[in-house]
Amino acid sequence: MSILKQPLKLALVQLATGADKAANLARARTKIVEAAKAGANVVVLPECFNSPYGTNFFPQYAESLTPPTASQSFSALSAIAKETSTYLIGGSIPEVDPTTQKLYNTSLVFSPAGELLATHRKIHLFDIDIPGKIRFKESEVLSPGDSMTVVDTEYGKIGLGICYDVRFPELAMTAARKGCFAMVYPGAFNMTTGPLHWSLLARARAVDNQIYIALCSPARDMNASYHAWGHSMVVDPNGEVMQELEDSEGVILAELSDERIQEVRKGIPVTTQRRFDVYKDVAN
Ligand SMILES: NC(=O)CC(=O)C(=O)O
Repeated sequence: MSILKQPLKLALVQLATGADKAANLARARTKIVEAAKAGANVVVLPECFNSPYGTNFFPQYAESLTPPTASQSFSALSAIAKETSTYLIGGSIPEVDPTTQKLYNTSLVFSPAGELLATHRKIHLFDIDIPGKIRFKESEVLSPGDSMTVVDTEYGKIGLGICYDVRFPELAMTAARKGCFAMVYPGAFNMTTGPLHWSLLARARAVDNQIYIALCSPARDMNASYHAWGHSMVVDPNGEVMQELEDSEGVILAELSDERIQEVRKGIPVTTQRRFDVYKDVAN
């Protein structure tokens, strides 16, 4: 059964980000225009693309997405999607709920007409402690989202997660079962977990579900407090890396097709060989 209605060009923007939000937004626009000129239909930005990544920065950079407060990033992303006629998966930004004052790590998705299609709040917060390497506790300041996000487009359905969400196979598995042809994760792994797990997780989620996987990171900045791994990549439904960047700023494009999904699913038909009679709890 076809799940990608027509071939599409997916672009990932591995953005060089800094402390100046307006400058980050302007730089994102330049790169999205570049991707659109190269034929991109769907463009993805990185996690926390318009602020430094760190718990101390989230409150300072957080924006309300609730009208009538006009969010600078919301308006900018909507305008860029419209200007470039692309689906824009706007990485993520720190969000504040003006009623509860709770903070979230939130991704906004816009249509080529500039309309908001989806809002995804990072579900699994990045709380890790690897002695001598890295301690990061998003939950010290952020609250988790509590719903999964599937975006309906003219091409088909795209599942959305943010960074640490990729470590939880249930999310991609559920999205694939809902008919998504791809999972897209704006993310910012680091110099400890990046080399270990970034590519492994992208390829695993692809092979598990026989769908496309895209991970989009900020460029690495060794002067920042958090050193992003970079290596934005698109992986095909067979787990093969189609495009990958190193650590510097750049844009990659990959052409996705339903033929490739069907070819992989026909060759190794795990999508029809599942034994839910044996693992009933997963089916539920
Ligand atoms: N930054 C994240 O949310 C996740 C990450 O860096 C990791 O899982 O490793």
